[in-house]
Amino acid sequence: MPNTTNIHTYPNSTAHTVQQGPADTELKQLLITLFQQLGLFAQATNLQTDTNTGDIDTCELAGLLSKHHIGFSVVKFHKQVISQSIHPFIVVPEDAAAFLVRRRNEALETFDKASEQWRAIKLEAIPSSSHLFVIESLPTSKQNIRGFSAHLAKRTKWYRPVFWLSLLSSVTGLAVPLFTMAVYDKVIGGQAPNVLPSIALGAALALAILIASRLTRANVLASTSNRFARDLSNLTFRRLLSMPLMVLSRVGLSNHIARMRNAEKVRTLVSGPGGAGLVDLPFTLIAFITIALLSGWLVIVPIVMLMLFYLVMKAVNKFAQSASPTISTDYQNSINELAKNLLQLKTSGETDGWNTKFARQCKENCRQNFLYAKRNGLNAAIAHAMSLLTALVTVFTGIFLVLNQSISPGALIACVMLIWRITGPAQLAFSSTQKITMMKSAVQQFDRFMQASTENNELRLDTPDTFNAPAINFQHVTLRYSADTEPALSGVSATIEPGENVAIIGPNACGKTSLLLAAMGVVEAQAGYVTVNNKNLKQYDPHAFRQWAAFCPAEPDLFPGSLAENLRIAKPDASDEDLIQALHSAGGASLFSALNNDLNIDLFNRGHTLLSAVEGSYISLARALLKQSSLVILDEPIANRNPAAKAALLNTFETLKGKATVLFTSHDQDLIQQADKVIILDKGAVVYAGPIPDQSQSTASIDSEENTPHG
Ligand SMILES: Nc1ncnc2c1ncn2[C@@H]1O[C@H](COP(=O)(O)OP(=O)(O)OP(=O)(O)O)[C@@H](O)[C@H]1O
Repeated sequence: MPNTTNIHTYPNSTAHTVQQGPADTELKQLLITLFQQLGLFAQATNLQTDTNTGDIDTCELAGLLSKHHIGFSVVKFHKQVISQSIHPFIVVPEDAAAFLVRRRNEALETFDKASEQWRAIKLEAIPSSSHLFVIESLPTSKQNIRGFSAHLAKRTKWYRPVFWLSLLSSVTGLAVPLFTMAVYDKVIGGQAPNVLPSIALGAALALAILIASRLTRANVLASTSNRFARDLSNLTFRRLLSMPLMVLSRVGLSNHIARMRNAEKVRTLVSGPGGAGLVDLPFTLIAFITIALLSGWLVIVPIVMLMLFYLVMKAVNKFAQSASPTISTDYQNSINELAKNLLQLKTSGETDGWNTKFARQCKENCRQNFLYAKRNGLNAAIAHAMSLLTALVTVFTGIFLVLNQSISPGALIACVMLIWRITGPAQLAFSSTQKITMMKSAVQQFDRFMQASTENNELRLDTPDTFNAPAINFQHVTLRYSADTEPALSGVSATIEPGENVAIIGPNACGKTSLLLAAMGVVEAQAGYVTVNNKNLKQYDPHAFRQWAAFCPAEPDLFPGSLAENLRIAKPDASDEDLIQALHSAGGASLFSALNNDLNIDLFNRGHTLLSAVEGSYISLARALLKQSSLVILDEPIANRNPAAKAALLNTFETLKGKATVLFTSHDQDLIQQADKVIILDKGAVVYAGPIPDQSQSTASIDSEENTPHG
């Protein structure tokens, strides 16, 4: 039974639910053919030679298209979609193998695998229950600078029902005014009470339709805005993950969270009363036409009043917006700091400063919010007053027409009631101007963000040889985290042979971690380069490279979830035995027994990890070792270990000798001594690279590390 999986497509593509069929080799071959047909020969060869990508299913197909920066949509079979397709597309039937189709003017062709030729196919041969992977843009296509609107355009299929439902509710909304007019003019004025039941029945029917159409429209709007917001969040999240680490850390986490929230703000605009008001605004034309039909030139009064309404509200909105709260980012940062530095705060005993700072921000936050709410209240009051004024002016003008017998009293009453159908949406729409302004800036931010460079590009497609231990070469690597700081690495050159075990040592802040990060390709050198197996690191597909290389950071990084889930991040298909073995290899045997030998134990309670930093580091290291990679990069793997754990780790290092290229930083003499080679750094430069000189020299370097102040 195939399971149903949500595919979130990227870039510039819609999310759709598609049956996730079993993985198959044919789908991979189909994708290779598609790449060839699209002229993406490098991508096709890359996929063909990529031994990491075996059989793929439809979800992985979507992932691979995204990875290669191919814009696409997954849609249900639709004749119009097929007739408009520019590029070949993949058809995924519910219960048959997928196939490739292309359009040649009015005719369709499918790619025959046996003859490797295109042959004609009828539209009817494509099962109507199929899903289509429609290619929308190629990686070399000009970057879309209006990503937001392009994405919104994909939701057009929802506009039609919203239009018809709004039209229906606007037309049926005329029922009550017209009913009142009929009662006045026909029943009271015409002395014909017998028509009352049929008028009432008609009005009741119209009201029922009005309510049903409004409810349905609210659901459609809420669902569309939710889907749209979800797509934008997914796009933002993927984009964030594909951005270079240095850009990410420079911008700061709270900014990224704000960005994600921003992208989701679209939901608030479309759904809710403000959104409904905006949608209803064009349909007020129906009310205007009805007023014109009932009362002739009286319609000019609401038109003029509405223009006045607009001008007044514009001025009032400007006044209200000038009080928009701005402190919230600082306030949010304070809360983040509280979460991050809780222990420091508790133990310092000096909480007064923090209390004062937080109280000040809180007060300022409240003041700004009060001012904002006050001005918003003024905004609402004036909008209400303008609505009343419009109705009053219409009544007074209409009275003259009634006295002149130009219109009936019933018609005047109906016109006044219709005025509310105009001023209501206008009031809602005007009060949404703040949201519209907020949205405008969210759209601009989103578009700018989607243009920011990522680590992926069509030149980074090579996959590493994962079976053999690699050679690594640092060529004059210079790395600066920001323009106004000293370089963390300056002109570092070093060669590491395949299978070598290399210790990187030196005083604090001399650049050891930076060198490891450069070898992982997560920080990019401003000058010089790193090669792995004589190939520039920048040529490798970053995702494939990091999937292969095993990295363990100095600070443990645990994620909410069980022990097994934390370990399987590195290798999702690892068996329980593999996990236990990795824990033992990392020296975490005693930790595992302290956790009742239970892989499913939850490491977090109410959002806080239950483990100490050292315990966490066993798990981090086990995660890296679980990969059984031929490239192992470890940042201080042995810090603060107990003797048994240290012995286990030393043993693991011994077993890796020759099988994997190992790069590690350490302060531990025993670990350094077992290395084949050391690289000694000082102030970001290599002072020695070669076999371990002698005991006294390496001890001296570690001593100097202890004596050097950090930073
Ligand atoms: N993300 C960053 N942003 C800015 N500067 C950084 C960043 N990471 C490191 N640095 C700076 O780069 C220099 C080298 O740091 P690095 O962490 O590579 O040294 P290290 O030898 O590993 O230090 P330690 O032994 O303390 O772990 C330091 O001056 C440090 O302050």
